[in-house]
Amino acid sequence: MSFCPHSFARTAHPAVLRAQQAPTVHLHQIYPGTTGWSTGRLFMAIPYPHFIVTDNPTVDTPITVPSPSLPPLILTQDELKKVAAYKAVEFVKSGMVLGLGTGSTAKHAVDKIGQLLRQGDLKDIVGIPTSKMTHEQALSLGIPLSDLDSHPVLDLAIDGADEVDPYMNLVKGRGGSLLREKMIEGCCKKFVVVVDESKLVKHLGGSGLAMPVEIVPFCWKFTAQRLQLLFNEVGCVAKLRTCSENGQPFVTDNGNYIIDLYFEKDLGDLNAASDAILRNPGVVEHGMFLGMATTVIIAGGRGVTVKNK
Ligand SMILES: O=C[C@H](O)[C@H](O)[C@H](O)COP(=O)(O)O
Repeated sequence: MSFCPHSFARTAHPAVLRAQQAPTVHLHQIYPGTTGWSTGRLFMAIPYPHFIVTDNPTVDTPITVPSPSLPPLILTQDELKKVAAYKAVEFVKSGMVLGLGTGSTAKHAVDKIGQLLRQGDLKDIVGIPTSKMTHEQALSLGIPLSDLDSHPVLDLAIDGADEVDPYMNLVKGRGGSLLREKMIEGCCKKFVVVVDESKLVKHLGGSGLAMPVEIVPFCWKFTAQRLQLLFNEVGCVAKLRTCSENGQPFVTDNGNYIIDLYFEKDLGDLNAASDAILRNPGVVEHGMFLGMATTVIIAGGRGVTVKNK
């Protein structure tokens, strides 16, 4: 992935902005609670203390009765990302082939895996990085690396997401890594997604931020117009992603461009939208990850929620 500060803004959720302005309470403080986001699927709320202090964590964490009288714990967005990422690392076992995600949330998981390897708490891990950036990070941490050619089936991948809908569908790729992520995470027995609660949306595109589509550079305007026209009825705007410092097109790890789609209305049938996008010959892949996540871990002000498919 070429590194440049993107001109597309990753605006923080208002709740997060409020949290960032408030005095920070750190993770070691004891505070039980739950999040309120559930669709009736299997989910469990985990208080922070269990998660932070445990030395030998298991995935089967007991459900704790919430304390509604207590106000929510105030954590920064990055602390919430770390909480979710560390919880996901509890799924990692020695001997696994792991998909290593990309972005500010996945980075915490990769750091933690590196730390556990160094300490000898994990052994014989093989990492498959989803971007050049994660490749560099994992190398610097001494995580043994491989690729899909040598390991076409992975045990587990851990990655962040830009949006998560109530059915565990995702938007990914605001960091530009959607193609390698989709290739690698599509080959995993388990795909654990780690987010802070600002990523939860009622429907994909609902954050008002970009839904990325990776395209070939050849006649990119033509492809962008085709994509915008395709979703005319839901008020779609298609924009070429550029680097903020020089206005040049953002170039992915694969030498492609990104068209960011913004929607005014609900996209409706996501599988139909996916098929329609992929029917354009200039399109390489899009950032909707439909039905791929097997677990979503959400860190919020009141605790961690683990949703399983
Ligand atoms: O291309 C980037 C990836 O899809 C990221 O996993 C996604 O953008 C979430 O990133 P972050 O954890 O930094 O919000």
